Parts: sequence; structure tokens; C-alpha cells
Amino acid sequence: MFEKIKHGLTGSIFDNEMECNVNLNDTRGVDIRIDKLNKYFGEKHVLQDIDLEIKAGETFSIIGPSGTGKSVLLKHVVKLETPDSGEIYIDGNPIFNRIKNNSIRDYRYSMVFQSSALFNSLTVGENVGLWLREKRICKEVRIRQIITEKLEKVGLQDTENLRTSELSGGMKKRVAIARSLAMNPDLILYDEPTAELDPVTTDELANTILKLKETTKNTTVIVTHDLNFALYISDRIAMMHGGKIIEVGSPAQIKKSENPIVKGFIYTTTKGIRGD
Ligand SMILES: Nc1ncnc2c1ncn2[C@@H]1O[C@H](COP(=O)(O)OP(=O)(O)OP(=O)(O)O)[C@@H](O)[C@H]1O
Repeated sequence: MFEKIKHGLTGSIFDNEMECNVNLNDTRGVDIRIDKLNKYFGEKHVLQDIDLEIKAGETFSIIGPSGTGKSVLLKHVVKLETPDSGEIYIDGNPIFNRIKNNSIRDYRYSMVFQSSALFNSLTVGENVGLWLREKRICKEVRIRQIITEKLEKVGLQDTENLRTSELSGGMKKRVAIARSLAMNPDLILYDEPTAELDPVTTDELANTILKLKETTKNTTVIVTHDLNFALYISDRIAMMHGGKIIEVGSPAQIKKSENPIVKGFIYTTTKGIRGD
């Protein structure tokens, strides 16, 4: 019945003027189980037997130095990449070898890209309402309400008519988050959300994400090399190194890890030196 579409969704019938053809209030967290995932690019073994469980409703960060496979792993979760072997289960259902079963409750997901991926030719409001309009999810009057609500949620009220080219990097990031929230996703993924942001804007973004979690039940997965950001906002953290998961734990457990690579990453990050 429900078919998942990349960054979008479909549903059935409009009920009335204010309703949407999908129940956007029906948000939940999904659990994710990554099972022995392997990915090669040519000779390069980028993901090596990745096993990972992310619980429904968690804010989960994947940290690690540049080039260790974090973004590639995230892309598998939204099927932008296909594994050479292994599987990812969302709420127990395989996403690559999907079983045709109409009783499976589908889920909505959205991804906030490192670049924010906004359309500069559109206004802030048009960017936020893009998917809802394109997929004809709701009547126009409801879409306008959703745009206002979501911009308020990220602290950007009264910016609807601005051009995205007029915004700072931090504001663009928050517009990208508002756009992701428009469909009330069950799963939201962030790829390097703090890239190119200064420390103050990074702090603001962290607080925006934390505040959003107070009112939404969704599962949040974040890929970042920003250790402090991950420690501040995450329920749990996994550290990747050389295509493998080498440590998983709460921020407190990660800080106390005896794993020499984790210790090295914490040491170099704290000193502001890029780890490898
Ligand atoms: N489409 C692709 N084709 C070939 N190689 C790729 C592709 N995508 C990623 N890679 C390679 O896979 C490795 C892991 O890349 P990935 O982007 O996941 O790293 P990362 O840990 O997210 O680091 P960064 O934050 O620098 O992007 C890198 O060596 C990268 O060059």
C-alpha cells in the first residue's frame, strides 16, 4: 500500500481541506539493525563486516576520521548505495531484499546533506514545502501551515520569503532541517551537519537538534568527525576506523574508552588536530 520514495512519501485520499493524504502526525522512531555489511569500491574494502544496532528514538552518532566510510554507511541506510553483502533491517524488515508484504508498516525518512542541498532560486518557504508540493502530500493551505510550523521549530520564523542565497551557512543548515521535518520523518539522518560552521553556529545547531528531540519521537542518525558535537547531542556513539566499527557506547563510555584508536581520536580532536 505505502511505497517508500527517496526523500518522499505517498499515501491515499484527501479527507478534507486541512488534512494530508498521509497521517503526518503518525510519527514514530524506527530501529535499525545493520548486519555484516560489506562494500567495495574497486579494490578498496570501504565497509568491513559492519554490525550495528540503533534503537528506536535514539540520537546516534557515527564518528571517526576522514575517509573511514561513515558517509558511505549512512548512504546505505537510505539506499543511496547497495552493499556487496550484508543487510540492513528497519523495524526487523530487510531494506535490500525486501519482502513484498502489504502488512509491513512503511516509514518516512529524510536526510540533511552536508551541503544543505537547498535550491538557491527558491525562497526559504518554497524549499521547506518542496517535497510536500511535489508529491502532492497536502492541500496548499495545510502546506503553508506546515512551512510556518517547521521554520519556527528551527528558530527561523518570518524568514519564509527570503532567498536562500541571502542566508548564512548556519541558517541554510536550519532551513535544510526544517525541510526534512516537513514530512515528520520517522528517521532523520545528518551527514556532517557541522561542516563549515563556526563554533558558535555549531553550538546553536546542536541545541536546535536537542530541542527538536524533545517534541519528536524519530530516530536520529548523525555522521560527523566533530567529537564534541557528538558527545553533546548523542544518546550513543559508534566510532569507525578503517571501514570497521571499533567502539560503541554512551558519550561517557566513549570518553573513558581504553581502545587506543578511540583514545587517539579524542586526544587529537581535543587538541584540534585532524585524526587519521
Ligand atoms: N562513490 C564512490 N566511489 C569510489 N570511492 C568512494 C565513493 N564514495 C566514497 N568512496 C571512498 O570510500 C571511502 C570512505 O568515504 P566516506 O565518504 O564514507 O568517508 P567519511 O568517513 O565519511 O569521511 P569524510 O567525512 O571525509 O567524507 C573514501 O576512501 C572514499 O574516497
